[in-house]
Amino acid sequence: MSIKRALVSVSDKQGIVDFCRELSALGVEIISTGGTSTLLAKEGVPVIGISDVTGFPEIMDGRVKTLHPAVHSGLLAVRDNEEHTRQMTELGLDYIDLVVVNLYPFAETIAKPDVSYEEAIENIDIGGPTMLRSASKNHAFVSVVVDAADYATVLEEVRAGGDTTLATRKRLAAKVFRHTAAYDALIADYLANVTGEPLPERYTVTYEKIQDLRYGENPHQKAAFYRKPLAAQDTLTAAEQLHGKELSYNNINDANAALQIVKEFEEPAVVAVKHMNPCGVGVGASVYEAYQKAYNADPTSIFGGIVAANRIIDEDTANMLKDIFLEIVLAPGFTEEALEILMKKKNIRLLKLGNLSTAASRKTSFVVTSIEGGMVVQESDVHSVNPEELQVVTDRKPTEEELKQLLFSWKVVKHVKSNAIVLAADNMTVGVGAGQMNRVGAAKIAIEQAGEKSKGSVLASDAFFPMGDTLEMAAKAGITAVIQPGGSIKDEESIKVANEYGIAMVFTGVRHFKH
Ligand SMILES: NC(=O)c1ncn([C@@H]2O[C@H](COP(=O)(O)O)[C@@H](O)[C@H]2O)c1NC=O
Repeated sequence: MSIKRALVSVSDKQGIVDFCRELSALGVEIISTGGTSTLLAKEGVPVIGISDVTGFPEIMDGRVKTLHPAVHSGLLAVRDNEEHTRQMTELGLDYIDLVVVNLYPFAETIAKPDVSYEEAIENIDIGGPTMLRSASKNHAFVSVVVDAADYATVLEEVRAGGDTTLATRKRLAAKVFRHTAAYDALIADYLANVTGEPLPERYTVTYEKIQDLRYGENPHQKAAFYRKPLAAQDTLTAAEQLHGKELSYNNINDANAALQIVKEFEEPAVVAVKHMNPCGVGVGASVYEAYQKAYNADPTSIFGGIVAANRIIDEDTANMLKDIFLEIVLAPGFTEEALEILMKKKNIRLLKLGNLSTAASRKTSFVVTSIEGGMVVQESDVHSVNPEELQVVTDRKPTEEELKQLLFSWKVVKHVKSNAIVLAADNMTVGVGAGQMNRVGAAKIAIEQAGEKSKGSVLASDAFFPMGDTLEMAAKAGITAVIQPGGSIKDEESIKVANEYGIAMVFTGVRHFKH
């Protein structure tokens, strides 16, 4: 078999002229639709208009042009089926051996900030996917190209043997069904948002590959990094890598965790993360001061960590960063001097990530966690506490400074794995107890880590205290103020202990479990 006739109908016309010119030179007849055929004709590529094949005009602003039996019989006929062949001859129809189609740019259209509903709907391609499906189903005989990246392979094979190989046709057909499924998933998602059904009876999601990863969490696990088609520009998926080795699976998770925390802050902030938990968070008048605090929070754990900043990294900060081994520095940018300093370090990865939105401006999105055999979906935890809604439950109110530290520690504890306790003083974390099976255990770790610094610090707990023992321990460590959701049947027990020791305690009414 050889490719004799191709149907070409593309929205993205990049590379199409050269591809068709080559096909034509190889003796392939080209049929095409409106804009595509105008372009080909203008560039001197011999082309037959689709209307000449269908005997029907392109109508309704292009809504109906290739949706015709003359097209779909040519694509779907089983070449070695006598009955199909007889019907083709009887009806005077011709085979189409190659389909080159890419679709109306639905994703690009809905990404436009001022897009109207009508414009979005008009950009749902019907004729294109229909041809892609017909051709892909009949891949035993028909070649189908949906991605310009495959033009070269097709040309090479046609040049060599008059047709693509069956293996190539199968691969191209499979690619088409991924493409049309992703296209439909995006439409389904758009319409689910329009109709207010964010958690519909079928959850159809689509992701596109950013890169293969060397391995997953461990070297024996295969892995890759994917992004949502319209992911926000301040997510890790949009990060530009300026320097260093390729990101690893664990790097991506850790950098994402660091990014979520640093986005909590309006003021200059730096976050150091290890194994998806913050080991040091600092806020200061400058990125330099913030980094000093994040570093001093836990100079041991930061080694080999991931650092995220919400301000451009300057020379002074770079000079400090260079002194220890860090896997990643992630920031909205780096000064030239800072880059020069850090790029001397072979093993550090530098990631740049535009302007970061802050928690206050962040919208809810949905996050998926897979379980064996399924997944759970929930709204992202974008809740920020309003200081005016804090409920003071103790005899003593927090001082202004205590309140500042309480709000700081609350922003951090939200991102620490449960059970989580964070101790803070002077705009930095001094102790982090993460991922413990009981709350008092988490507090013990945080207090132990803080050592002397726990005296005069404040404590944040991601969920309520089931009894008074954690507060008892906090009081003995010299902690002066506590922030927690409240809501335990034994709240009174904790309040009593707090009052006994003169601790100021506030309730947020909201908890921040994180698993
Ligand atoms: N309606 C049809 O019969 C139809 N046939 C092909 N298309 C699409 O029209 C586009 C190309 O249009 P043109 O060649 O006019 O620039 C392609 O994205 C193709 O997928 C169609 N348009 C949408 O459904």
